[in-house]
Parts: sequence; C-alpha cells; structure tokens
Amino acid sequence: MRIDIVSIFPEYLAALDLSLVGKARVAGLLDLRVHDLRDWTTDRHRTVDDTPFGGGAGMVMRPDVWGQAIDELTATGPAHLVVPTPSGATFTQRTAEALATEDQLVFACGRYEGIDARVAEHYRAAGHRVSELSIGDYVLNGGEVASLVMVEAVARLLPGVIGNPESLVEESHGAAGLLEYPVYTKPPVWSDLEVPDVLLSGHHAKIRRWRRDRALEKTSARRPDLIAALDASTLDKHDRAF
Ligand SMILES: COC(=O)c1ccnc(N)c1
Repeated sequence: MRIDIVSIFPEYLAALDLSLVGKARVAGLLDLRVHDLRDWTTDRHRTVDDTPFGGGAGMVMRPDVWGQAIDELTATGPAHLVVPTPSGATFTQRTAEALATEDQLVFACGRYEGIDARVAEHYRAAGHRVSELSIGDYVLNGGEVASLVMVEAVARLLPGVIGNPESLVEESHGAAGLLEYPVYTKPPVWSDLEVPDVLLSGHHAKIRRWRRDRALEKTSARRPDLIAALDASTLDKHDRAF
C-alpha cells in the first residue's frame, strides 16, 4: 500500500518514522510519503489560503493548490482521498479495515477553517473514492493528528506490520465486536493486588471463558451500544464457544 500525506506542517508526521509503522516503511511493507502542500504553490509567498466567500472568521485553503498536489499524487492510479474533518463520518475500526484494502490513500490535512469544499466534490466527480472522516466529536487545529491516528490504525492491519496477527483478533473492536478483556503480567502480586487465579491455572478452556466473560462484562458496562450491535449469531457464538 502507498499512503501520501499532504500538510503545511509535514514535520508533524515525523512520528510515522518511529516504531512499527517506521519499521514497516523500512521493510517495504508500506510506502508512506509525506509532502509539504506549499511545494505546489507558485507565488513568492507560497500562499495556500484566502478569505472565505460569504464572509466569516478565518481563512480557507485554496482549491487550486490542493488540486495541483492531489492531481500529481494520484496520477499513477486509483487513490482513495481521505479528508480528516470534525464534520466527517466517524472513523471506526471498520473504516480502518476498509481503508487497509486500498492500493493508495491520500490524506489531505486541512488547516485554518478547512479546505475549499470543491476539492472533495471535484475528486468525487473525477471518480475517486473520497472520505471525509472524523476521529471523534471534538475539534483540532488541523488534520495532521487525525491523519496520524488513521494511518496507524490502518497500517497495523497490513500484512507483516504487527508481529503476531493473532493479537489483532481479540483486540477491542475486533472481529468479536467486544472491548478487550483485562490483561496481567508478572509479578503475580503487586500493591497487594493479585492476578485472577484462573489465569495461573493453565486451564486454557477456563481461561478463554474467563476472558470472554470479562470482555462481555466490560463491553456491557462501557459500550452497551456495541452489545446492541452484536447480531444474535455473534452473541450466540460467544455463548456456544465454551
Ligand atoms: C481540522 O481537523 C479536525 O479538527 C478534525 C479532524 C478529524 N477528526 C476530528 N475530530 C477533528
């Protein structure tokens, strides 16, 4: 997969040189390129914004500069344009799984009051998939942090990025549709708190059952909406799994 991220603060994306995503890039599992939007400006001041039509506070990012950048970056084939915005559809694990199947993602990081609406409109009309996505109900100063979140959530799903793909199965919001059970490691007693006995029993069936029960318990308490979303067959599978 190729991922392009365009920003006027490309240094914001330096975190993607680190850890698992950084290693995946070095290993060639992910072709991730960060670009400075100002490289596509043509004026002396490298201007990327202007005042909003209709008035109002702040500045809007110009469509022509974004158009030059996105045209160049999508010239080699079908790309999915992702525009992080608080007004977007909610980015979820399902979104990450869908984006992870794409050949190329282009993240357009808006600043100021956002990107001229015609940019998304133009690329939809040109046949590109365009997703305006929100990582939650709050506002940031730009799309960079949201892009970091989404790129990490997508990249870790790519083959070879996570050492043990098994660990993806029982994660929160994974295939089971539940929040993850509590985890423990050594020492067996810490701060007068003991690890649940069942986890020390070596009885794998009981451990699986205990973990499933804790996941159902936690999900019911914290995210009843996820329980409600579980279809009957999944719930039944949870019960029949033991
Ligand atoms: C400027 O972008 C944002 O403020 C943003 C992007 C994605 N999700 C959000 N919740 C906010």
